Amino acid sequence: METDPFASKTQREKTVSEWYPVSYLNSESVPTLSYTLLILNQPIDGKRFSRYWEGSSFKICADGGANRLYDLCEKSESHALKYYVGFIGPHHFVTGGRRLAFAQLISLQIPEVIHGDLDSLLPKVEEFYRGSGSQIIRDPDQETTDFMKCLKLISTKTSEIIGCSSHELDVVALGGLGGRVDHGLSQLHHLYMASEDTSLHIGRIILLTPESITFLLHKGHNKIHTPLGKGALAENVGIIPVGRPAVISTKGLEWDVNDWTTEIGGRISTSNHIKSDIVEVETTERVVFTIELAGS
Ligand SMILES: Nc1ncnc2c1ncn2[C@@H]1O[C@H](COP(=O)(O)OP(=O)(O)OP(=O)(O)O)[C@@H](O)[C@H]1O
Ligand SMILES: Cc1ncc(C[n+]2csc(CCO)c2C)c(N)n1
Repeated sequence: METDPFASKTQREKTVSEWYPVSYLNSESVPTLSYTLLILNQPIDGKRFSRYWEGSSFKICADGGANRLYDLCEKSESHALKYYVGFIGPHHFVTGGRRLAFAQLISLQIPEVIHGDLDSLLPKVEEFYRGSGSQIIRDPDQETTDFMKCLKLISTKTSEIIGCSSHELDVVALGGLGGRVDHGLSQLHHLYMASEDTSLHIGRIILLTPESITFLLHKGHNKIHTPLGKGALAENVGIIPVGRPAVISTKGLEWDVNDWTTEIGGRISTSNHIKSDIVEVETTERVVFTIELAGS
């Protein structure tokens, strides 16, 4: 008789972490999770961007991420920016011949904050967003990345963003794990750091590129809701023990494993396939979980 790897765990280990990746990707998805959108200095997926923007409660650009947002808005045909003819006073503009208050320009996609060492933020972009009401906060420290600086800032603003301090907002990092390898590995490092840092008041961190959605599974039992039929996710997944070796058991994948030691330099599961609307992963250590996005 086959043993059920999920059946014989202690009560503590049985606490289930539920994950709803589609809820960050698809506005019709339930539950709808509110999050902070952190825009990194990486190409923006224009196709899905408005969903990410509208789904978020707070928007922050990491330094040159603001240049990417500005470029996207400038390029967007439907964007009100093309009617923008001038800044005529604090938080007021003339667009399409009308004088509008800032609040009326919400569709201009103005981030609440731009933060970092600001060595990448272009002067014209800084001027535009400053005039549009964004808070621009420079921290010249050269020991931490702008990604980490932004996580810390989000943490300090949690109660301001959601109106209470007992709750934590997830962070969706747009461009996370795209581009330069040192930046990508640094982001994974910060995922591990942040998940153990009790002084950091943020929820889960989700790294998003046009190709993949990636997050750090908790120790214990994880249920990842993976409805391929919703059209947001594709079948490929990877489970990567970046921090340290782990022993994992899975359900719902084409190549399920049972009490399987996984380790960088040993065995890891990549190019595995989702075969169920819920994938379960039992793990002795935190592991990176990454899912391919549909249409990537
Ligand atoms: N080429 C890249 N590849 C991947 N991620 C990037 C790249 N450039 C920037 N990022 C991400 O966007 C954030 C903001 O980028 P920024 O414009 O400040 O570039 P940077 O000066 O290289 O970053 P940092 O100051 O953090 O070293 C970075 O902290 C990083 O997470
Ligand atoms: C051992 C060591 N390696 C690299 C850096 C440089 N550094 C780390 S994070 C960062 C980005 C700042 O925005 C820079 C330049 C350092 N300080 N110490």
